[in-house]
Amino acid sequence: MKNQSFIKKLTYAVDGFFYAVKQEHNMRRHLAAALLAVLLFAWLQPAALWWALIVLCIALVWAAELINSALEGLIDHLHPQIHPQIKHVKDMLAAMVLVFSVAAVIIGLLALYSCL
Ligand SMILES: Nc1ncnc2c1ncn2[C@@H]1O[C@H](COP(=O)(O)OP(=O)(O)OP(=O)(O)O)[C@@H](O)[C@H]1O
Repeated sequence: MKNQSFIKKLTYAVDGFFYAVKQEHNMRRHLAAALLAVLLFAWLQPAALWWALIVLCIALVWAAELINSALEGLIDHLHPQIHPQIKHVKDMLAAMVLVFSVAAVIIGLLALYSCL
């Protein structure tokens, strides 16, 4: 599986993204929220720096959700039983997504304020 072409590796990454969108309803929620934000800011036309921050926020929330989904999937595969430590690990993964989402909402509101 080593030394495969860049195109092949890109295909794996795109497959991973669409698998997460298909399997995870939270990923679809983040996708819908990002689409709404892009449409709103395309209409409001904030400065280029705000666009950079908005794109960064969208990428960070998606990346956090992908990490969360990948690790949850791995954990459930390796240890399907209920365990208090797994609860803590999954809760911390959920907290990671929450931290990025709250930051994204705050930056979105500031970008909105900058357009007024
Ligand atoms: N094996 C387990 N042992 C203990 N607690 C668990 C276990 N699996 C899940 N939990 C608890 O349930 C919560 C939700 O876990 P789940 O795997 O359903 O994640 P989710 O991403 O919220 O689910 P979904 O994406 O299906 O809505 C976790 O944050 C954790 O508190």
